[in-house]
Amino acid sequence: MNEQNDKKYFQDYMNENVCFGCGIHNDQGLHIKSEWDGEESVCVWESEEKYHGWSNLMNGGVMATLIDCHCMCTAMAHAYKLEGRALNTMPEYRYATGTLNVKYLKPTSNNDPVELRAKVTEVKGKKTVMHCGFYSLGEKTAEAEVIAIRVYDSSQDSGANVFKS
Ligand SMILES: CCCCCCCCCCCCCCCC(=O)SCCNC(=O)CCNC(=O)[C@H](O)C(C)(C)COP(=O)(O)OP(=O)(O)OC[C@H]1O[C@@H](n2cnc3c(N)ncnc32)[C@H](O)[C@@H]1OP(=O)(O)O
Repeated sequence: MNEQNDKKYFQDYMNENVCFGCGIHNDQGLHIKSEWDGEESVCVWESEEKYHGWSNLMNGGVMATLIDCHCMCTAMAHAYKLEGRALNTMPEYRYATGTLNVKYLKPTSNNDPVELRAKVTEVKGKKTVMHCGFYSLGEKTAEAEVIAIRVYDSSQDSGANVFKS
């Protein structure tokens, strides 16, 4: 949680989340923070030297992880939004990646903040389809089509579910 101004991000409502990209309970994680900007969700993230691929360029797998986690958290937030309820309300929904298709357009600086902007393009049953743009220094350096599948719904919790924690 951001202690400076008490602002809360999607990830602050994902209790028990140890995910490498978006978990607030992973000491070694990337700790992305996502929020709404109108119909789009936005994530601004600053890299560290250890996440480079080529010297001074961001590693493509790290970029994919950022996109993946930003979009899974977006799918969750969007589902709550569709139901007209806040992120701290029940039931809890969680999403896993079904498909992540990243197109790398230009080299991405590892020394400057990046911005991810995702938009939901389709919701059908358990499936949420999103487009995500990845920007560095004002230029789009990657884009992705992402499909999230709802894998946990606390209102239908029957116990055995590998996605439960
Ligand atoms: C108490 C709570 C504590 C929680 C506290 C922690 C919170 C924690 C949050 C962590 C957030 C991590 C965010 C990081 C993101 C990952 O790292 S997730 C890890 C990587 N992904 C995986 O491991 C998923 C592995 N795959 C699977 O488990 C299953 O294949 C899936 C994806 C869940 C799909 O399950 P399924 O039963 O086959 O789905 P099914 O009902 O048949 O299909 C539903 C729809 O989805 C479509 N679909 C199925 N699979 C796919 C696919 N792969 N691609 C595209 N579409 C698909 C189907 O065609 C169908 O579409 P329609 O016919 O309705 O149009």
